[in-house]
Amino acid sequence: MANVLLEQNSNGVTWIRINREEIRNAVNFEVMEELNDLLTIAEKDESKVVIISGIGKKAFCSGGDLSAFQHILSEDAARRMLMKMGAVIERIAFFPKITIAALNGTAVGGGAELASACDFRIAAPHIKVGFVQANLAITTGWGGGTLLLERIAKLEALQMLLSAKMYSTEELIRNGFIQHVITKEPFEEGVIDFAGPFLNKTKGVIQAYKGRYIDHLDQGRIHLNMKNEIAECAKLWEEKEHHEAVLAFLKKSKNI
Ligand SMILES: CC[C@@H](C(=O)O)C(=O)SCCNC(=O)CCNC(=O)[C@H](O)C(C)(C)COP(=O)(O)OP(=O)(O)OC[C@H]1O[C@@H](n2cnc3c(N)ncnc32)[C@H](O)[C@@H]1OP(=O)(O)O
Repeated sequence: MANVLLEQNSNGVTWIRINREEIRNAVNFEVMEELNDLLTIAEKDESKVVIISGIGKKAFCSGGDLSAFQHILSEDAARRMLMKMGAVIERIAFFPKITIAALNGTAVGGGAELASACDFRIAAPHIKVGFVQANLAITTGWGGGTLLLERIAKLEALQMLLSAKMYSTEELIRNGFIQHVITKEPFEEGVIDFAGPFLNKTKGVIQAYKGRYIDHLDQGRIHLNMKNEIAECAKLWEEKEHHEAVLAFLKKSKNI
């Protein structure tokens, strides 16, 4: 079974959905590779808007797969893993089409970073978002902290990162992280309603405005900051405090 699903609709929308509901859409190496392959397809297809989401209602994405990555112990190995997903996140941040993170469920850790990579974030009312990495004695490791600092006011971003707390949709609307809350059922229809005003424009107009938006971002500086962020996280990854925190999570959730 595919870890990431692709759905190309005739209305100009391509959906990319992480398909690991039982493990809250956590990202392992296979997810990273499939995401990258599907982005290549979406980049070339007829779509105007690419929507990134998760399967189910519980999670958009719970970040790195802690069961799989608990065996990564050294700084070097951590950096290799973090850079692999960092490249996917950076690709989304500078994607030539409109990208929307449709938060069907909670986004935690790297899941919040994935959401930060998209142009827009829209959410179901029940979801929460938490950059919880600091509670695991690491920092954002996929470069998403840099992107968060681009998306919302810098001090709001710093507060989200340092507090590592879970934010409600009310708080996320207030600090600008999400642009819209979807109350319509099914959720997917509400997402398409949000994308509607983009979809009725020509591809040329969308490409041009997205191009100007990317011009406005300082791509060189963002690339460098993401690289530094990944390197810092890799250093912290090696520390015993991080491994203890991961083991505590796995022990609690799996009763081991
Ligand atoms: C590695 C990169 C780094 C970064 O750069 O940011 C990271 O992403 S670090 C990872 C950060 N993520 C977390 O710490 C998420 C931990 N998960 C949770 O807090 C919660 O699971 C949830 C996402 C809030 C959902 O809560 P709930 O709906 O109550 O589900 P459960 O907690 O019962 O989980 C169900 C099931 O899924 C397993 N699970 C959840 N998240 C992960 C994960 N990230 N990695 C591995 N496994 C995960 C959890 O262990 C449960 O398994 P079972 O007990 O076997 O059913």
